[in-house]
Order: sequence, then structure tokens, then C-alpha cells
Amino acid sequence: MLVLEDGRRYEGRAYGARGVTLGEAVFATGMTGYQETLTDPSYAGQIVMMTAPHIGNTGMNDEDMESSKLWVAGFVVRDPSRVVSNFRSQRSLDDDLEAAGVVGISGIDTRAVTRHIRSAGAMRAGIFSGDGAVLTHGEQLELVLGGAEMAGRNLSGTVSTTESYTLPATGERVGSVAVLDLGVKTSTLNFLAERGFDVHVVPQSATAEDVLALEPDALFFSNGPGDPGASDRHVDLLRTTLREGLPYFGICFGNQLLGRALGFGTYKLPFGHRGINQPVLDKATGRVEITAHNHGFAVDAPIDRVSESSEGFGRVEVSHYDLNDNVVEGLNCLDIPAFSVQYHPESAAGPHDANYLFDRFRDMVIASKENDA
Ligand SMILES: NC(=O)CC[C@H](N)C(=O)O
Repeated sequence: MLVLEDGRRYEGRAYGARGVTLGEAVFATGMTGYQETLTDPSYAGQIVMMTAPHIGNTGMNDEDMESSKLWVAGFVVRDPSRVVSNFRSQRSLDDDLEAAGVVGISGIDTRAVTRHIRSAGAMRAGIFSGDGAVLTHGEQLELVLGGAEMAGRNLSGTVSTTESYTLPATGERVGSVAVLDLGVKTSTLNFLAERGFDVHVVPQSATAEDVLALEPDALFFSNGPGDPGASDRHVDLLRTTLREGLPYFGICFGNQLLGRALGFGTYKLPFGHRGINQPVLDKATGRVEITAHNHGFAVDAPIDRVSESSEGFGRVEVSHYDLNDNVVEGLNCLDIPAFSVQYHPESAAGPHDANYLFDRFRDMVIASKENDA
């Protein structure tokens, strides 16, 4: 049984691990990329529902892992593929879900539930199978209502590395970047290394002193789960390094935290953006990019004019916004070397339209090193 906090219930078949799981029910519209979705740490605490009806067709493989494990709190699908067929496939999705202990449910009309969530908003939910299926309707709903709300939730500590590590540059060396791991994806680290950075990944518990002690040429904040409004410590860290003049690039959670560091607020979207076909306008070029998204929160900044940072970081403009709903999708500082995007240029899964942002980051770091010299 899939139970939503507003009391709606949908009966399906047990899928993956058996038991009870609770989380925020969200929908993802990508027709491909379920493996990248399941292994994206940003989905911690969320029950992900796929609108594409057939899931699991191409199995699972080691190369497409975006982290070392499956992070979703639960998985809702319509029709799991009974046959796995792909030359890269090593395991079936069903086996991986079970091995990872991810409780799922199949046989759900995920598009109908999505339409409900689209009008009623993302909400807490639970999946009940195995021992959970024998609970009464009232007991199930009580468990769902006892679950944590995503608003106000800090999950960085659950997903971050606890030890620092370094990945050497694989492209022509430009310098080094400190990456605050708030739930970073493997593709992002690979892109940074390819653009010529030695990548020092540090735990989310790192202080500004820890970061500066590495003497990096730049700082990067990754994507990650939870409410950016509940990450004051990371905002303070970023303000300190920005004041030191350290160049900055952030993706998704890293965009929200740059927004907060500059003095903007963040807010919860009604149902978020999750999928691989979101049209985003790059205001500087007038080009529309088709981009991968996974966010439930957004930065509250005006998209049509330059703002002044209330925290003393000078002028800042919204560089990108979503053409479906005008939500802020990128920030660009005009007086300090810092920018960020709300969407996913690492494009895993998703179109590669926005890969140029890693080049922009490399160019910004080169320019700021030349300025210092
Ligand atoms: N992918 C992300 O970094 C998500 C950021 C944040 N947790 C949100 O839902 O908006």
C-alpha cells in the first residue's frame, strides 16, 4: 500500500525490499536514468515515483552509479520490466533494490498519483508491504503523519563523506578545488577533474579554516538533500571564503546556499522540478537549454533586474530561470568570482546542454589566478 499524508491510499504489489518506509513523496519525469536517480544522494528522505511506466528495462551497472549506494527512501513504479536487456547491464533493478533494503511498490498508476501531487503538493507518504501490510489503515496513516517534514530538514550529515579524499586532475591541470560534499554525485567530481582540477573532497562538517588550510584555488558546494534553510553553518562557511576572495561554483543545493550567503531567502516549491527535460533560459546568451533537475526548494530573487547583496558581496543577477514557471535556476555575482546553477550540468542522467558551465568555472578560476599574480 502507498499511503499519502492526506489519507489517499493506492494498492499495488510489493517491489524491492519488504517492510515499511516513510518519506516525502515526489515524482520524477525522466524516461531514462532511473539508476542515476536512485543513486543521487539528493533523494535521501524521499519516496521517488517514476512517471515513465516501464522501469528497470536496462538493469543496473557499476559505471552509472552516482554514489556508492541507493539513497531513495522508497520507489514507486507502474510496471517493472520482467526482462533486463542491455549490453551494459550487470544486475537487475529488483535485485539491487532488495539488496539495498529499498522498499518499493509496483502496479501503481504513477501518472494519476503525480497529477494529484501536482495539484495538492509534495507530501509525506509511506509504503507498506510485508509486515507493514498487516497494519490497519489507521496505523499506517499515523506512521505517515509521524514522519519528518522535508521543510526544515538537514540531511547533509547522512549523505556526506566523513573522511577527506583527493581525486587528481585528469585534464590539463588548472589548479585545485575544494568540494564540500553535501551529497555530491560522481559525475560532478569527474567533470571537475576533467576540467583540470585536483579535487579535494571534504566532509560537510568541515570549517572555513579546514577549507582554507587546503589552499585551494576555488570552492565548490555540491547538490544534496534537505532544506537549504536549515544549513546555516554551510552558509556561514561560504560567506567566510567569499570574503577571502575564493572563487566559488555551486550546483543545486550549492546554488541555494550561495543565494542565502548573498542575502536571499529560499522557499519550498509546491511539487519541485525532477526530470531531464526542463527548459532553462540562459539570459546572457538568450539560449534555451534543456536541463536535468532535482529540486524541491528554490532561491527567492528577482529574475528581471540586478540586485545588491544585502551581505555586502556587491551586485548579483539571476543568470538562468526556468521557462515553465520562472523559478530561479542560476545566480551570477558581478563583483566577486562566484556563480551557481540550480539545475544539473553534470547531466547524469540528462541532456548535455549545460556542460559548458564547467568550462565557465575553469575560465573563472584561471582569470582570478591571473588577477592575483
Ligand atoms: N539536488 C539538490 O541539490 C536538491 C537541493 C535541495 N535538497 C532541494 O530539494 O531543493
